Amino acid sequence: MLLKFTKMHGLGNDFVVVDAVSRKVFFNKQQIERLSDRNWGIGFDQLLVVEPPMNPDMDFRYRIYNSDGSEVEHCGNGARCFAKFVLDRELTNKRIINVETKRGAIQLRVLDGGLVTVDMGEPSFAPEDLPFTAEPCDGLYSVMAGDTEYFITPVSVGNPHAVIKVDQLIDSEVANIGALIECHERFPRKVNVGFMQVVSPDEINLRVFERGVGETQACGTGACAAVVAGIKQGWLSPKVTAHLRGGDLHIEWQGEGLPILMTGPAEKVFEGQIYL
Ligand SMILES: N[C@@H](CCC[C@H](N)C(=O)O)C(=O)O
Repeated sequence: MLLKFTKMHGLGNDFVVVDAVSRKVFFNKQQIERLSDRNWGIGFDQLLVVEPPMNPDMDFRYRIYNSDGSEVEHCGNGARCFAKFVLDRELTNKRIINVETKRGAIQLRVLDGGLVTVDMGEPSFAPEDLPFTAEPCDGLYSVMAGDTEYFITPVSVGNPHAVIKVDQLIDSEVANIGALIECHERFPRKVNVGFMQVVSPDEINLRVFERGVGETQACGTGACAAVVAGIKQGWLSPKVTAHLRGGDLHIEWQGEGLPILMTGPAEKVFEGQIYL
């Protein structure tokens, strides 16, 4: 079958986006792994599949797959690219778009100038929501990675994150400790690992080792998780600019019971077709 796709990115976190509204399309794990390969396929961090909604009150459903073929609950950069995709393809003309995801309903707002604000929903710090094997506590949780003890804040923003505050961002630490914690036995569904350097109460530098992918240029849910972890621990204020390798995201969280708002860009790179 000949598959039409659009290659997009949000701050260098890259996606293949497929219209499964106009025509049904299904992918198996092997197909996703092959398409995601940067030598043997198209290459992407996540595959986004745009489908009709199951609930008639919603505008679309969209499914998200990591490059290793695993289906995930939520993707911040992907949500912004999804909004640009459905507008560019004229699948909708709405600028406030309600979408079903595995995480639940989310709302996307396309701003003048093309930036997109995503209502990412409420975060949870409860270990069982990631899941993370630990007794609840108010402070930081200790996790051993190799011989070294790390102190993490567990955060679910629909998908699971472990946020580590560091003094410096070191390539080898992001790669090696990221990989160890991603697959740590205390995270039975694995975890995204964020390394956050606090620059000031309203600015962080962040690198994220993503579950099912490895380090990416940017991670939208990772930025949300890092900022809410920093606010909970008293290091950050409610509006923060997160500097990621691929650029900046603006994150706002006014506290318990309220949703996180994430604002950033979405870009189309090219369109193509490939045999599945
Ligand atoms: N890049 C994404 C997150 C994608 C899912 C993640 N790798 C997971 O497995 O939970 C983002 O921008 O949020």
